[in-house]
Amino acid sequence: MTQPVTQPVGVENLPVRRGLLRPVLRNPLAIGALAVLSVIVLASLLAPLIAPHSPTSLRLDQINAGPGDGYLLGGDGAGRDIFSRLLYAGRNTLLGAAIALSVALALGVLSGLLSGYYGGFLDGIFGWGANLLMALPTMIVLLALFQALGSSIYLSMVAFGVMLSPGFYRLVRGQVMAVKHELYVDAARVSGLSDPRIIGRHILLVVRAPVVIQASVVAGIAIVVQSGLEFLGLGDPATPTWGGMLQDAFTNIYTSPIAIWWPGMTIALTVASLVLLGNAIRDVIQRTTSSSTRLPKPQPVVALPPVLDDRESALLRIRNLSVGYPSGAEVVHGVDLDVRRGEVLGLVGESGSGKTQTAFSVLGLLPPGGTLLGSSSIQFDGAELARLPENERRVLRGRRIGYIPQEPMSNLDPCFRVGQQLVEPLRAVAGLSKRAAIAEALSLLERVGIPEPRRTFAAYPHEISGGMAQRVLIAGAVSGKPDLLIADEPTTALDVTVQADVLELLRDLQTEFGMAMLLVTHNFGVVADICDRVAVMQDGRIVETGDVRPLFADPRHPYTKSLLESTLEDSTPRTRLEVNHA
Ligand SMILES: Nc1ncnc2c1ncn2[C@@H]1O[C@H](COP(=O)(O)OP(=O)(O)OP(=O)(O)O)[C@@H](O)[C@H]1O
Repeated sequence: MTQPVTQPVGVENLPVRRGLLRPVLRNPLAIGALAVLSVIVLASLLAPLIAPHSPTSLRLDQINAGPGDGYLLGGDGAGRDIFSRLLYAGRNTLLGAAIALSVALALGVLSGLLSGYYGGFLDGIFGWGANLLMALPTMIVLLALFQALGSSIYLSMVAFGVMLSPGFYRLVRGQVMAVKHELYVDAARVSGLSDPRIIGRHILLVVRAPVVIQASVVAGIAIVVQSGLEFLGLGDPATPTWGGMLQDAFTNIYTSPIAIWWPGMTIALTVASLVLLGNAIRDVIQRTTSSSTRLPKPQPVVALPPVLDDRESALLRIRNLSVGYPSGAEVVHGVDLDVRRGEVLGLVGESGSGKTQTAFSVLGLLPPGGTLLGSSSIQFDGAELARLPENERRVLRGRRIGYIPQEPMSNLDPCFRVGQQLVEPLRAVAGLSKRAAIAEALSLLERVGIPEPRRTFAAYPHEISGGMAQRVLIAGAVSGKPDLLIADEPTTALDVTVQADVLELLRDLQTEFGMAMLLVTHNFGVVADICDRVAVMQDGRIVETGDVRPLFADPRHPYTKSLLESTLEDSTPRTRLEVNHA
């Protein structure tokens, strides 16, 4: 039963976003790595201020001199101050690594996102490019490019970044493929979010942990490869770099063995710190959540074409709906269905009879390959949905058509707090301010019977029960005050003890908001509970339609009779009937 709300709901101090810095700074390994990296980066950036000597000034008495004898860390083979050169070299080496990393990230992550999310032609092109780059021997290509492009190590680092990008591409593409069919991504689509927003919000969040860890490793590799090239003598001899210093020290290793330690240790420390920091950040972001809460532009209300004659009676008018797949399978055959304003229509039938395919056709969310065949027509408030451009259809979803899925847990993104998942569509679709959206989300949670809205708002999906999760999704579905609510087996995944409560809530909301509802179910008990009319579906066809009471009292079609009997007898197993489209 719904528990009364005992305290007023406020919007203050709700953790809509949580920073990463604080948790990272609690990790001792991260603190150590960050400290070392900060010292190296800062010292390199401030080289002109803190270096005691010019990196190019020579002193003959300091050639291969030991530490402390004039120069802090000694002199190199040309009599230059090793300490000052280390500082100046850091700027050049770190810049080279940053260039390679930025190029690899920009190319790899972007192409991986597009390829994984959209698939098809884009996937083919990007996949081909990645395979080609990976087939090339990196060092040989870099050496050849060095010859062609001249002595600028930065140009080589741009090329190295391109060569590294397939690593990010494959990583990101794989992650996107794994999550793009998650129900919470479908739920985000249904709530009216655009593709860029879904990618930026739900998909990017999933890929960022592996990208961060890979980025730290790649930055280390870039430093090592760059230093290796310079150690081989490639690079501008006039520009101090850690690799160039390594080469100079190696040449004089028998005269001044200690000189090789300074650039060697600096490179090793930098690379190790990068990798350790990446690991620590990855651990933290897997446990935390943060969000970009840039205020989206309110989307325009869809201007629907003139209404039809029967507008008063039918809000949703499906005619001759057929759904097919590339394999040749036709899973829905010529369905006709009307959902009138303010009524609850139950779409009932056995598993596999085509109920979900019908509902998803209305939502425009058929699985990949699913298409409407022939003269299929779906009119919503007079507008032909099948011909509506995707952007207009997206606005329609979430605003005028709400959707409640079957499995509440899978439809909530595990990375985000419950409140954020309600606030986001309210801001994106309804254009509310952050504060107004939070207040509205809390009031919705209260309305759907969540006992402690503020606590649930701040909870992650795994911290709430299935029944609560379904209430949260119901709150999200009605947040746009839709004209039509499509509920696909909304109680199937729930404990029997909460099923009745959820049905009661749906009926209450439906009456309160005056919504029409298309309720997909295989259970005549649910139909009896809250539906006004019912359409019975078998093997992709509607075999019988009517008002609930007369149809229950006098079912005409043998399939309807069988379904009813099995519901009433409950324990008697159903025998599958031959299709009879009478
Ligand atoms: N992606 C797909 N490709 C090909 N056929 C599919 C696809 N998705 C569903 N189908 C087929 O469409 C038919 C109808 O499926 P649908 O999910 O609409 O049934 P349903 O009545 O909603 O059943 P359930 O209650 O089990 O969800 C089934 O035979 C199913 O195998």
